[in-house]
Amino acid sequence: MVSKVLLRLVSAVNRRRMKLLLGIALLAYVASVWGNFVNMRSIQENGELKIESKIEEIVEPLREKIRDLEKSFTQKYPPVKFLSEKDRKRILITGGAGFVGSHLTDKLMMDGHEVTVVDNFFTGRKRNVEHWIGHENFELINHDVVEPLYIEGLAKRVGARLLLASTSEVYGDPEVHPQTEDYWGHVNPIGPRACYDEGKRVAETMCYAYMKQEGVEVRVARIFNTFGPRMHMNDGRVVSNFILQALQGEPLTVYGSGSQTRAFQYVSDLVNGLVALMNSNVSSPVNLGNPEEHTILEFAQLIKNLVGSRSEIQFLSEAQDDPQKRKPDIRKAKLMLAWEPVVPLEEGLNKAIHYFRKELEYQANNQYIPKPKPARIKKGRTRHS
Ligand SMILES: O=c1ccn([C@@H]2O[C@H](COP(=O)(O)OP(=O)(O)O[C@H]3OC[C@@H](O)[C@H](O)[C@H]3O)[C@@H](O)[C@H]2O)c(=O)[nH]1
Repeated sequence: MVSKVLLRLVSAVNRRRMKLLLGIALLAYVASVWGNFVNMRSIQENGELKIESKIEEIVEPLREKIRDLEKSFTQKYPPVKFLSEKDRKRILITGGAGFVGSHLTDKLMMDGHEVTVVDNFFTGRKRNVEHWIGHENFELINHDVVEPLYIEGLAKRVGARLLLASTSEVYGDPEVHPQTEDYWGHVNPIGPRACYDEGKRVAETMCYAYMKQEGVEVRVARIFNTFGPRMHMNDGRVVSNFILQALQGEPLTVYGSGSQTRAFQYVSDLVNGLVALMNSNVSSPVNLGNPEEHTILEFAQLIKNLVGSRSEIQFLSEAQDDPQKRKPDIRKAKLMLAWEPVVPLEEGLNKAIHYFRKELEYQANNQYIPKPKPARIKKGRTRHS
């Protein structure tokens, strides 16, 4: 009897304990399930965040590409004339991304022609023609013409006219002043300028031989000193050197006494002359230049004043075989092409100065500040007219 009571008491206590234990176990289970749930959520959320940022990494450049594409679709090109099929020409410009070439490209595009620019980008820059990229009349080919170019550019096959951009350098250090087209020149064939000068002279020779032999029509422009926006900053020419030096407060480097003379034409005048020559019947060489002659020292002072610079003028040693006088006789161009330069020197210089100022800002923002080329003795540098 006593044992039965005791047993009941024990089992009652055990049942309560069991219930308690069961309760605790249940709580522990719920807690652990909850913990796992919370843990998994945070892992999941973390994972989702990582995936989202990965997606973002991939998608952002794509979005940027889409924005660029949208921009290019809506890009405004400079105004282009409409030309009928019969008036529209297909024109190939070698060096069309360079200084003179890109201005010629602009003119021909705006006149409504189809222009293919071929450039090896040694001195030319895509920026000079980027405003045409995507235009239906424009094509840009990165190519060096020392390799054959297998497109229809071949003048003989398609009956195209060929223009040679020759230079006043064919007259060398001239003994005739001003220089007329029938003057044969005074070039030192083994001097530091010979590669450029003789190279252009032989280019003329080959053009006329080609004309005689193959019947290809040629036009030869003897281009005198030319300046304007898009000139190469670092090619060591006097205009780019003086403007950069004046803008950067560095001495303007005059080679020799500065009494040597040059006559400078603004690039838009030259381009109009080139187009007039191409449209003319004149197959013999034609001078294209501005006959307003100045000494280099006068020129240094003028640029210094226009920039408003406090730079000094520094005299350095004379360059070997430097032509002492140069000024074009442009009677032939006036008479046969009805062409003459119209842009006044100061107006052109102000435009060039504005361009160089902007370029310096652009370069500074891109962490590259060009220096004018240090004074150099002319040592057969490779240059383009
Ligand atoms: O920093 C300079 C640079 C040049 N000069 C002088 O300025 C004059 C002009 O020199 P540039 O180098 O600008 O031009 P150049 O007249 O020698 O050749 C030019 O001629 C016709 C074109 O075909 C050539 O491409 C062009 O460079 C030279 O007398 C030269 O000695 C300076 O006094 N200081």
